Amino acid sequence: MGEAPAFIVDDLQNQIGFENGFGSKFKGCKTTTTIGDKTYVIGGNDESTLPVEVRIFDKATGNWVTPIVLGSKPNSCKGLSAISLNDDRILIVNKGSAPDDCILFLEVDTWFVREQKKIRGTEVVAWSKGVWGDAEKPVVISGPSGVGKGTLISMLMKEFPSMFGFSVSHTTRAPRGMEKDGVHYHFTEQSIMEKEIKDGKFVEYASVHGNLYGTSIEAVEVVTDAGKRCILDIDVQGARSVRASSLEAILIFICPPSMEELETRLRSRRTETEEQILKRLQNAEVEMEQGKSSGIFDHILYNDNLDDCYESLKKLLGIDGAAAATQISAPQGIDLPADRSVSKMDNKIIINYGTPELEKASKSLLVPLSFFKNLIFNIMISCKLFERCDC
Ligand SMILES: Nc1nc2c(ncn2[C@@H]2O[C@H](COP(=O)(O)OP(=O)(O)O)[C@@H](O)[C@H]2O)c(=O)[nH]1
Ligand SMILES: Nc1ncnc2c1ncn2[C@@H]1O[C@H](COP(=O)(O)OP(=O)(O)O)[C@@H](O)[C@H]1O
Repeated sequence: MGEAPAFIVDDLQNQIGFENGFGSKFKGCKTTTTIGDKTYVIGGNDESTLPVEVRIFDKATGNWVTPIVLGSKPNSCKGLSAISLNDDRILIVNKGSAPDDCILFLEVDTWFVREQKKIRGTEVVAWSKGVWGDAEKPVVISGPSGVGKGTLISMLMKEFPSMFGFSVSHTTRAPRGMEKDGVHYHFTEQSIMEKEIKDGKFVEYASVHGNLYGTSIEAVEVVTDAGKRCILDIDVQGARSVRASSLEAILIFICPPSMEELETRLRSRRTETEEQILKRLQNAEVEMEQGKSSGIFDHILYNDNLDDCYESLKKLLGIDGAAAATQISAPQGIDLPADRSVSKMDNKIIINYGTPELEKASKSLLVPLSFFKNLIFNIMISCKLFERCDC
């Protein structure tokens, strides 16, 4: 697996140009990566503001497919270099872009993408940025019903689909209209869940608003096995259990601007009966008190304006632009030069780059492949992890 030979690239590019009319869009930069029967053609236009596009050639059917593309698409590029990692995602180096924008991932067959393919019934791929810095700790989001936890988590998952994985809890409450079993929750029955709690299947569990909720060991493992950072949407009791556990999590409590606004949001969601709304509002008072004063939480965020709150959340997690830039310029960091490409040799990922001083001579950063396996989407540019070599 890896980059397709040059003649296949040319052939595919000709086909794209002639058969699909994408040729002009792919003028600036293009790269192909073959995984199994599928060849992923990724390309863009250098000076334009058009986003980088993805097309898939399926050898099994002989057809071109235009996938649904999730995540933030990178904009124009001066050149792309790509390599398959673990056969489920493609590591892409975007030449000429800023250091905090140059390392990208295109998920093609990860758990998240496979789920999305099932839900949407079509080919799906997902973009995600490589993160510079220490971003491994699981994230616990708590707060009263209707405050916007789910909304904020969805935004995070949409912008960084490959970086975060949602811990799908078990619950005995009935599914809401749009909720899917196995995606939003594992919907189960009281007797079954009680037995599974006894069997030690859960990391934590609690009775909330009259139903049982719990995080299974498996739910967390699915996320960490995929090399992602786990997000848990759990109540204050669950947060307390996590705080007491060995799980080194960041715990964030989300507050509404007022109880009136909380009620408005809860009602406008139209997912609960009047009785359930009243119970949730009553419980919200207690949750707010515990959330603000218990010392369980590392951070409290006010969700007044949604975009502002989301930006604050990203800042806390070290994934806003400013925080990423700060980490890149940290003393131990290595600045990736502008002209770079990526290739794979044995168990190393090689990021090649030209240096102005040596004109055409190139240098490389050698990155152990295991580094990407263990820390996918959490690229720590650190002298300890990178060997420099003159090749
Ligand atoms: N302790 C614990 N709480 C959970 C879990 N999953 C969800 N919850 C919490 O249960 C509460 C009710 O969740 P839900 O029924 O989805 O309603 P919502 O809060 O209105 O979105 C929320 O406070 C969730 O954070 C879990 O696995 N463990
Ligand atoms: N900052 C905000 N301003 C206005 N409405 C919001 C805001 N955040 C979320 N909402 C809305 O409030 C409702 C409840 O949000 P939701 O994410 O379901 O809450 P939770 O998961 O905490 O129960 C949803 O209809 C959502 O669109």
